[in-house]
Amino acid sequence: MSTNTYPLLQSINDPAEMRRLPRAQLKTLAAELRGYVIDSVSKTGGHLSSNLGTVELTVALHAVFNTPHDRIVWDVGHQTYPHKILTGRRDRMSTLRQMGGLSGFPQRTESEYDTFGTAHSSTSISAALGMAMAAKQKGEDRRAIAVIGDGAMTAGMAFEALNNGGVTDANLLVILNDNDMSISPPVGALNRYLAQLMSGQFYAKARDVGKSVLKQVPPLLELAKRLEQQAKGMVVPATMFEQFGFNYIGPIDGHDLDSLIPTLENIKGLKGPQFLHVVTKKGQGYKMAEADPIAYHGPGKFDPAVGLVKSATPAKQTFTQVFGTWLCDMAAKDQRLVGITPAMREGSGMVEFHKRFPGRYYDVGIAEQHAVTFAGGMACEGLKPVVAIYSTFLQRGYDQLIHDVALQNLPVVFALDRAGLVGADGATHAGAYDVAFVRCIPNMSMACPADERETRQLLSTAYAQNHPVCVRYPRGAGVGVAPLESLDALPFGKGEMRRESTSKKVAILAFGTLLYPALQAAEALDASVANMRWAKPLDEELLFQLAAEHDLIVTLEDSCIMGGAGTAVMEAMAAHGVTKNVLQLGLPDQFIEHGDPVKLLALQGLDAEGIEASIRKRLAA
Ligand SMILES: Cc1ncc(C[n+]2csc(CCOP(=O)(O)OP(=O)(O)O)c2C)c(N)n1
Ligand SMILES: CC(=O)[C@@H](O)[C@H](O)COP(=O)(O)O
Ligand SMILES: [Mg+2]
Repeated sequence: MSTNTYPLLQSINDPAEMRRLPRAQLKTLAAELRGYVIDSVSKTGGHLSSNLGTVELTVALHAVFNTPHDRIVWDVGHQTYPHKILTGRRDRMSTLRQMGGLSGFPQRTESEYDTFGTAHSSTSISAALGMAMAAKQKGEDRRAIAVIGDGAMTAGMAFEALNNGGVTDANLLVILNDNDMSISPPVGALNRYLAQLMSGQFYAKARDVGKSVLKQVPPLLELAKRLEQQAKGMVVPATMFEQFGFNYIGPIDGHDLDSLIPTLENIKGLKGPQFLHVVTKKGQGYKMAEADPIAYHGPGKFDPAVGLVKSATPAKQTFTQVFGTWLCDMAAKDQRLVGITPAMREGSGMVEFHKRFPGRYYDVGIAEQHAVTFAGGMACEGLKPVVAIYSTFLQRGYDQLIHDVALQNLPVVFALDRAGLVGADGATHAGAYDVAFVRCIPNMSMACPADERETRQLLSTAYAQNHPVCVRYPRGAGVGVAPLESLDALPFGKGEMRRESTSKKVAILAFGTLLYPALQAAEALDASVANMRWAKPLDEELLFQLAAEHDLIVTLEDSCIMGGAGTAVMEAMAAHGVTKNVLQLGLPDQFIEHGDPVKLLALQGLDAEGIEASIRKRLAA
């Protein structure tokens, strides 16, 4: 990008250089930084609205604190592009979220300024508290700063950390970046409470009892007064955060460097747990993102002058859309259906369901554990909950899945979106482990549809069961097999033959969408192909028939090999004393970084060519 457009920004290669700038220049720097973020994201795609909201906060934090000695821990990390740009990664922004390029999230291996790896939300306070306490233990003088959004703040983990941190002497600063948005509008009592704090009602109440004049004073004076009042033990109605043991400061304007910098400088000198409430706007400084922060939460590439435009050619239906349509159709048929999302309405395809069935739609906030148990409670009362959840985020609710749903054999459907490799979000978001972690739980079943039509059919099959069932499907579109209108179920736990070989050498057992590359490979190999559909229960009849007829059994899945569907096949064969040459294909025992998902799969040998090559290699061995 031209040096003319960003002359000041181009001169900053690390925060120390920025700290040497006259303070008056920081506003210019922030303006250039915002422009650079828009330019970069428009060329690569990525998280935009949240990053536009953290420009000034990022400048202020790196200006005031001695980073990387002082630790900034970003929550989720989807708002760290300004931080990346200021910490030596400006020129690599063009590689963002692409294979071999910068991650869209903080990564410890990427920079010493990325103090903690994230992408799943609500971990920042715990991690920063750990760092602050470690500094105490080691006798080091450093600050730890957690920057957490109002959405991420709703998760139990954030409160566990506040609960713990508030009774320590940790030099911990929690910054609540309150933009009154999660990905979609925020939900819940905390949101209402924060709105109350921002509306000044809290302060008005304080004035009413004649104890405070806080609302009228500017932030610094306000801070001084509050500290004085606290020191004198005067009775000021405490915010919830004060009751947790934090010194609450704010709310202040998170886009006003004249407020942010002096406030942070003041706080820097304070000991013990501090809580700064900063108010920002999602999409700040780019009108289209301000107007529609949801659309610009994670856009693809766009022309900044025009904004996002709908493609002229109709896009292929995604698995998410198939789910969304099924959910509405099934809800229309069955009054008992309720839909639950932990803060992922758009990503999980529930916008239409929310519109059409508002009384049966539950966004519980970023609270996956609660979402699972909440569904369990509803199922106890005869409702039919469908929890729409990304595979990776169900990891958060694992004990709840076992203890609150499976153990009680409650009929909850888990629609696991983003199964397999997700692409640009990388390893943190990969739905690689679901087959392994679900199939080992008694009472649980796991369906792996191969295409769009089967996704709808297997959702209906799952819904018809009287026990918990997961249906996993990937991000994006499939091969284009249009779903049928029917809501009929398929036979539970049964697969189907898709190709019969004449040579009977190789049988490929495909679990999920890799069925299609398997069919391609099978043409070249003359292999039989079974679409297994279910990782649990396994269609053992089909398995044993194929094992009896073929020399080599190949299992294929886009989930981890260890403990996955292929392992289920091995276990079933071992249990029945069937010995056979088995080749397990799937995701290896390693984290797979961001990149184009098609290329990533190919790199793992999970495209048609790779599958064929692996099988030929085994046959030759
Ligand atoms: C455990 C977990 N659940 C869900 C998500 C998906 N997610 C990413 S950002 C986000 C919204 C976060 O809102 P907030 O913390 O207020 O940040 P903002 O986007 O407003 O900047 C959600 C739900 C996630 N990353 N981690
Ligand atoms: C940061 C985060 O967790 C989400 O914003 C996520 O990146 C969304 O992913 P999808 O684009 O697959 O919905
Ligand atoms: Mg927010």
